[in-house]
Amino acid sequence: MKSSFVVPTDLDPVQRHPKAAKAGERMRMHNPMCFGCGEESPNGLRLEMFAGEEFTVDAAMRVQTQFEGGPGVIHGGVLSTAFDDVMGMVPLLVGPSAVTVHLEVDYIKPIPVETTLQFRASLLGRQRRKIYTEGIAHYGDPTQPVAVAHGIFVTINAREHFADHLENSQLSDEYKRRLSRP
Ligand SMILES: CCCCCCCCCCCCCCCC(=O)SCCNC(=O)CCNC(=O)[C@H](O)C(C)(C)COP(=O)(O)OP(=O)(O)OC[C@H]1O[C@@H](n2cnc3c(N)ncnc32)[C@H](O)[C@@H]1OP(=O)(O)O
Repeated sequence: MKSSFVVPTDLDPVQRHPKAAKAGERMRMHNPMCFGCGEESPNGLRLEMFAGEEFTVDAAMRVQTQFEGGPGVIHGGVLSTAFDDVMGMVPLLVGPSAVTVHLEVDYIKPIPVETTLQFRASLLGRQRRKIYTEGIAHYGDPTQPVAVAHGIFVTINAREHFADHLENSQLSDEYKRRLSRP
């Protein structure tokens, strides 16, 4: 498996954010309506994320039959979505929210439906607002990844970033009010 993803060498120092979840704790979902992890998303993946040691995040996903792409195997876009969401939680271990600017996935083996995929996302480094991450998925044997992803997330001021889009969200009015407060 070859990846052309490049992490700069002149990285900034990182520290775990004092308010970040501790190893083993479930991480707070960033948005209840998120397709990846939101508990209120009607048809979402509903991934549960757990903070790991150092700068890692773990999650599991049952590959449901409706996730099929090729006959009997997962759709690549569903897998990419799961990676995006699990890797998107890594920035929260070190600082403010961040959004994806770049995501690439290496698909190594077909992934049958009705298996349970285990994900681990890790911090590769931070440079200014850019957070470099890696995600690994396997089912069964952690030494045999079936897919590997790399992504760059850029930190944002969430209130400002989403201000013009809140009215389109399915979030409750109470939630929207909280988010739009200065
Ligand atoms: C209830 C709700 C609560 C809210 C809670 C918040 C939730 C928080 C979300 C968590 C969610 C997680 C899981 C889902 C994750 C998604 O799915 S996010 C959705 C998909 N992503 C997006 O929509 C992002 C769209 N892009 C943007 O809005 C803008 O590009 C950004 C991210 C605001 C950056 O724009 P900017 O502020 O003008 O910054 P810019 O100078 O362009 O870039 C900053 C740095 O990034 C670099 N960069 C930018 N783009 C790229 C690229 N494609 N490749 C490489 N480098 C890049 C720049 O070169 C620059 O680097 P340096 O100059 O520091 O070396």
